[in-house]
Amino acid sequence: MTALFESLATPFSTAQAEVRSRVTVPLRFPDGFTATTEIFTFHNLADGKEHLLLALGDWQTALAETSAASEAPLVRLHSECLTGDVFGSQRCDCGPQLREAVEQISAVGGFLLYLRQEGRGIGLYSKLDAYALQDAGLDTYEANLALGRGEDERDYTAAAQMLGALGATSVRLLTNNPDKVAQLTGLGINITEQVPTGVHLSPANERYLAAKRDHTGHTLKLPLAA
Ligand SMILES: Nc1nc2c(ncn2[C@@H]2O[C@H](COP(=O)(O)OP(=O)(O)OP(=O)(O)O)[C@@H](O)[C@H]2O)c(=O)[nH]1
Ligand SMILES: [Zn+2]
Repeated sequence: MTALFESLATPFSTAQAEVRSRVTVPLRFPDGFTATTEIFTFHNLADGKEHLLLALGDWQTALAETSAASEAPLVRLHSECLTGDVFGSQRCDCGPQLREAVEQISAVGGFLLYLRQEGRGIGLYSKLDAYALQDAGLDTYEANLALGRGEDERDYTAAAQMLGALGATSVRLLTNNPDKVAQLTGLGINITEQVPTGVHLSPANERYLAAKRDHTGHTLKLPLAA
């Protein structure tokens, strides 16, 4: 394993993290979709959190193609959302985005980074407090501010470190969020293409998605007027 990652290492501006372990895990989603992943863990991540990297599909070939300046691996930075990812909450679009990302990345080879950034970095209890404020009329960003927190506290340094540890310094990024593109680029990751995620609209998440489009410039095509 060590030799593989030494050979993949490329010059990189962010402090190096090291692969700590890797293990194969078969996945099965509630709709029956299955995939196999290798889950990587790391030493020396900048924020000390237990972030995971799920390698999917033929990621080794996707990485090798990068060095030949062909199509880069498809990568998704998925921010933890217990309510959406585990319980199927429809207040957000996280559950369907996770399912979609695993399928898309499995098809072409790449990585899903499962980042422990619950509630855009404010944590689970605070996110639920923010939901209560949203039920009283605030939008998702105003609610964070009313709690004395930032609108979006996510920092992607650890994500850049994880990609760097696998030698994935040129990627296609699956996201609608311009801040992920800007931060990763600033951290030394070359984003060759921004690939939009699907729009997973439900009556319960319509206002939330519209706020992402209108306030932070998420590239979302929605029926709701701006
Ligand atoms: N504070 C807060 N966090 C939320 C809320 N709804 C979802 N989240 C969190 O937001 C994160 C997901 O971010 P999103 O804004 O949905 O999407 P994104 O990651 O910015 O953009 P994409 O890459 O396009 O999906 C997860 O950590 C969720 O837990 C909310 O109302 N308040
Ligand atoms: Zn969510």
